[in-house]
Amino acid sequence: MSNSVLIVAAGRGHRLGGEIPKQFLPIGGVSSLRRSVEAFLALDAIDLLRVVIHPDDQHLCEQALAGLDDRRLLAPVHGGSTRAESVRLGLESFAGTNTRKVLVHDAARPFVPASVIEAVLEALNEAEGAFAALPVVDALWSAQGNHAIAPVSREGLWRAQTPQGFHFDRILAAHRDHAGEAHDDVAVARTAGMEVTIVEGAEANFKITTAADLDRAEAEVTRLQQASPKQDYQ
Ligand SMILES: Nc1ccn([C@@H]2O[C@H](COP(=O)(O)OP(=O)(O)OP(=O)(O)O)[C@@H](O)[C@H]2O)c(=O)n1
Ligand SMILES: C[C@](O)(CO)[C@H](O)COP(=O)(O)O
Repeated sequence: MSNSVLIVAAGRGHRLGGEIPKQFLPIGGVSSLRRSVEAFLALDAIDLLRVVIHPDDQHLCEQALAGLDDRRLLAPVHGGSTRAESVRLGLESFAGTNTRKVLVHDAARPFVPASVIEAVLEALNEAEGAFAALPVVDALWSAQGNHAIAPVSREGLWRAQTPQGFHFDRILAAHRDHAGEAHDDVAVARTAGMEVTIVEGAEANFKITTAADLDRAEAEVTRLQQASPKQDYQ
């Protein structure tokens, strides 16, 4: 039975803007998509990996993944106009394989640590779903415009990341039943009544959403190069 990975990369990156979708932009010379794919393929526990792309991005995807010679890397499939639709189409592409656990990861999270991926996989031995998240630590306020109104409890609040992992048959059925957009795949799973466990995410596993995140990503590459100068981050 396989552990399969879907890297969703069909978004348009409207909040960042620009001609080229953010997952294909170079960060220290290597795209976020390629960094995400390589992070999963570095693990022996991963059996299959598929990227979900926009139909217009076939060439960008080929460029981003050029030279990656790994039999576990399958041909990309096309996504949809919402993230939920892209995930569902990716999941459909694994029907007929012997996938038992599936991990869904944003191409826009290029620095996912191996320990986080392994923790999600491990949690799926006990739970139908598991995902990486970090607890909210800052004080929270509700506001109207920039006028503070009232404090809000941070108790029990988590910041969701990916990977989000699930027992394959259950999450495929949940996505087929789910109408419209979803907060994330945990929301789809919870709507279907699945039990979902939280495992500890990582600050480095941030999502590139805005221009400030791209700057942060460049800084992260510099930090990684300094921590491990022999590695080729280009
Ligand atoms: N229709 C979509 C929308 C999003 N994604 C993917 O889902 C991940 C997280 O989504 P987000 O950060 O919201 O990406 P975008 O939708 O591209 O960004 P924006 O909302 O700014 O347009 C990204 O890797 C993105 O490519 C996808 O595969 N298909
Ligand atoms: C799936 C996700 O990355 C979890 O944090 C997130 O939901 C992506 O979309 P968002 O629109 O940036 O919240």
